[in-house]
Amino acid sequence: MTLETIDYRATDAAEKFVASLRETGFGVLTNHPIDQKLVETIYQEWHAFFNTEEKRAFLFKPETQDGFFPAEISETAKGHSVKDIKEYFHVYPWGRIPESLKDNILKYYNNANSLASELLQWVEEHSPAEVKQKFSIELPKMIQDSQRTLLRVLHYPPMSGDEELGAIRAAAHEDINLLTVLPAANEPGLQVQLQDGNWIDVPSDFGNLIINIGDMLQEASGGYFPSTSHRVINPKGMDKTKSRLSLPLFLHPNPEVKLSDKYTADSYLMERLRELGVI
Ligand SMILES: O=C(O)CCC(=O)C(=O)O
Ligand SMILES: [Fe+2]
Repeated sequence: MTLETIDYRATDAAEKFVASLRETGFGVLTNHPIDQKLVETIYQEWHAFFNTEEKRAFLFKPETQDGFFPAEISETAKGHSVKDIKEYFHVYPWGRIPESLKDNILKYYNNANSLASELLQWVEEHSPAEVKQKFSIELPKMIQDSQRTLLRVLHYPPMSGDEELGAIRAAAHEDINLLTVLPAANEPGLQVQLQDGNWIDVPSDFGNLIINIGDMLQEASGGYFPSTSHRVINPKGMDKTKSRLSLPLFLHPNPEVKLSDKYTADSYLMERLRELGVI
């Protein structure tokens, strides 16, 4: 089985997209309105930034979670013991951002958020009535003007050969948020796990836009939309010498939004962050 790439401008795009999300937790769009040149420029300028020591001046603050997360303290996925091979920077419009990188990254943040609202509308419209009635408010409203939506600029450095045994770029995990919107990275490696347990490559032709379901949408839909495991595998051969950049936007509802009888967005996030040991 492979993941189908869906033409954003096709008349049946919304229907196909939501069917793909339901079946695999992922949807891949081509011909979408995100400016590919802007994404390329962001990859280039942030790659340069990660290669300077200036990044250390932006070390993240545990209370606010904005800023630079070095490889030494990088995430360990839930249920794993070895750290991922990556460093990253958390961009929030209210957070610290290097002055010279601000314009492009905030332009991208806004554009990707607009598209995300439209995609949530697609999900809303193509959810069966019994699922739709579980949503406390319409899905696009959940993220409207949210200060919690997070843009993560990820840098997976070239492989040095002395990585910890068993470490990979991103160990298998599920995202916590509602939906994740991710332009294809500059290098392959992203894989999703199917229901039968097999891993398949997510089509990552440069220019594709990849969307996946997070745990909050799974919770809000009573499990109708599955939050599926994904990972980023290590490169082989000549590709080992290359950096990989990627740019996931994690859509987080406003904190007071009711996800289910059990959780608000805030109580859900806090429970997960406590489990991960980051708060
Ligand atoms: O780098 C990628 O392609 C995916 C990253 C990811 O899954 C994450 O940061 O949650
Ligand atoms: Fe992820």
